Amino acid sequence: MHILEVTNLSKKYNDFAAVKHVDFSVEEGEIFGFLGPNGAGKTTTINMITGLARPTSGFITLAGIDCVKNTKLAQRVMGIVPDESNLYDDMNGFENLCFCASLYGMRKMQREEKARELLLEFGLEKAGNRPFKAFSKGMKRKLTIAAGIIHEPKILFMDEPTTGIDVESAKQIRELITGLKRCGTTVFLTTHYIEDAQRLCDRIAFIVEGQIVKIASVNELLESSQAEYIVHFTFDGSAVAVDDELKKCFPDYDFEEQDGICICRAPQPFPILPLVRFFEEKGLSVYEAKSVHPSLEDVFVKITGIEAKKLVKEKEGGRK
Ligand SMILES: Nc1ncnc2c1ncn2[C@@H]1O[C@H](COP(=O)(O)OP(=O)(O)OP(=O)(O)O)[C@@H](O)[C@H]1O
Repeated sequence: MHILEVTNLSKKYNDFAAVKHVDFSVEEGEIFGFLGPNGAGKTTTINMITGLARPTSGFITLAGIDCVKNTKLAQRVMGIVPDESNLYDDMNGFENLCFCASLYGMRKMQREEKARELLLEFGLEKAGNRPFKAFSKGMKRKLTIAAGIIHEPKILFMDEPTTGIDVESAKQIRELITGLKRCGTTVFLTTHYIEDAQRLCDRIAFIVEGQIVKIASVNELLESSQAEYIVHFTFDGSAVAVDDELKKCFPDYDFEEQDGICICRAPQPFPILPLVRFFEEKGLSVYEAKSVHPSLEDVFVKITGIEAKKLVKEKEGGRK
């Protein structure tokens, strides 16, 4: 059953179309990923669904509620974890959670009990008395997630939940997200980490320049990539291997150069020796020719035409 339906959604900032006629739906209980490079329109889309930005046109229905006409009502069934935390620096962890719960009309006893429960569940019980500003980035992100689910929403929207934090905190947050799914919460997350999308999501929408270019389950995406054969050629020393001559000699293959590695793709298994000979005749000494299993990253590159490393960007912060 669909919990969220987005139809023909667009957003313009003056003449600039940030989101263009986007259609998708999210199934109840799934983790749905929105994957795209910088400026693709991920945050703008999430902001329109959560009522933080008004669509220029289109429809959004969440749990049967029209999000544009009944924003306040829709906000009661959703939780929001923005990329920049919206919690208060001078309140401690416990106070921040209780304050968020009060915004949803939860009674004092109920909100205090839930706040204590979440601090424990998120491993923040010792930090509960410290002001938010004294939290590490990872702890801040965890408390922001706890605040987003304190009212037990049907669906949780998370904008870049693992960006800018250390590896261990990112791992804990991935575990928290899968835990939410186990408890029946639907999760909608934006990310530019292909590995996170692969590990966490049931389905993924790829968004590029405001348009969705593909929506499929992770399994479908990976299956489609199995019909491709990839070999990475590494050379002794730096070398420019991909040129017009190479493409002319091997017209049935696709070539790409990445960090000095020549990547060759073909729809069938192919012999490596003719390529090695070709490179050596050009004076390039092949150090290694490695057959590579296609990954979600390869699928992304193929569908979008965007180099996967373009997704990883200045927002990185602590994560390496
Ligand atoms: N308030 C605004 N006014 C004008 N342009 C905007 C505004 N907000 C976003 N944009 C533009 O809309 C486009 C989409 O931005 P958005 O923040 O939705 O992208 P994103 O996919 O979330 O990118 P990132 O991963 O960098 O957060 C960008 O070109 C951005 O510059």
